[in-house]
Amino acid sequence: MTYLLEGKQVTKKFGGITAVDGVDFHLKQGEIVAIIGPNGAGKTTLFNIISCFLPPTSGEVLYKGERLTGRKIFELARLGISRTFQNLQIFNNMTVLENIMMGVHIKLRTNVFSAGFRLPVVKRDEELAYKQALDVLEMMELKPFINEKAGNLSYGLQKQLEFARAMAYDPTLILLDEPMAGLNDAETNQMAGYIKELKKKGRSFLFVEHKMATVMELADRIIVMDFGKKIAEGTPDEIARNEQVIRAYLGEEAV
Ligand SMILES: Nc1ncnc2c1ncn2[C@@H]1O[C@H](COP(=O)(O)OP(=O)(O)OP(=O)(O)O)[C@@H](O)[C@H]1O
Repeated sequence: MTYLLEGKQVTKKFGGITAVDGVDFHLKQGEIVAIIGPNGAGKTTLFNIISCFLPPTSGEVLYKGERLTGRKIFELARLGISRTFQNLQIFNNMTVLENIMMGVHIKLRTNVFSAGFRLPVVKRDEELAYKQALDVLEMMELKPFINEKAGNLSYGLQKQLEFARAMAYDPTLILLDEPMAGLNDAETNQMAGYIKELKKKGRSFLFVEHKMATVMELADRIIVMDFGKKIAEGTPDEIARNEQVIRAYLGEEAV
C-alpha cells in the first residue's frame, strides 16, 4: 500500500545527541495524525525533517510513494504540502488579504518571466488568486479583517491567519506545529472546528501538539515519542491506556 506520507527509519544526530532515532511512521489520505511526547522528545526535529527544513542523518520520508527527503522547501507547496510554525511566520506589515495572496501565488503557475511580460496568463492568475483568497478568508472567518495589517490582529487571529495562508495553497497535506499553542479555550475550539471541517473535505493533517484534550479530540492516530524514539502508536483510547506512555509523561510511580 502506498501511504500519503511515510517515514522510514528517520534518524537525526546533532553531535553526540540522537534527536530522532530510527522512527518509522505513516499517514493515510484523509487521516489526522498527532505527534506527542515530553519536551525534548524529538517532535520538532522530526517535523522539520518531514517538511524538508532539515536533512536526516539517515532514513527517508516519502510522499505518495516518492522521495520527499532532499526536496527544496519551495517545492512542497506545488506537491500539495503546506505547514505552519511554532513561532508565527506571517508578514506583520502586510494586510490579511496580502498575506493570503502570498499563499495562493506560490501555488499558481505565474512565474517571473510571464509576469515581467504581462502575458494574459498573469491577469487570469491574478483573478483566480483573488477569488481563491476570498474563499479562504470566508471559510476562516477572516473577512471582517481583510484590509487590516496582520501585525494589528490579536494573537488568536494571527494564528488563524497563518492557518488560512497554509490552506490557500489548496494543500492535500497540512503540517501543523503546535496549532493550539497560546490560544484560549474558545480559540482552541474554533481552530479544532476548522481542522474537522477540512478533514471532511478530504484534507490530511499531521500535527505536533502539547494540549492533550485537543489531541484526543482530533487525532485518528497518535504517535508518541520519547528520547528520539517512537515508543507507542495507536488510537487516542489505546494511547491513553498505554503504560509506557504514562511512564514517559508522569514517571515510574504513576503506572
Ligand atoms: N539544532 C540543534 N542542535 C543541537 N541539538 C538540537 C538541535 N535541535 C534540537 N536539538 C536537541 O534534540 C533533542 C530533541 O529536540 P526537539 O526540539 O526536536 O524536541 P521536541 O520534542 O520538539 O521538544 P519541545 O516539545 O520542547 O518542543 C533535544 O535534546 C534538543 O536539545
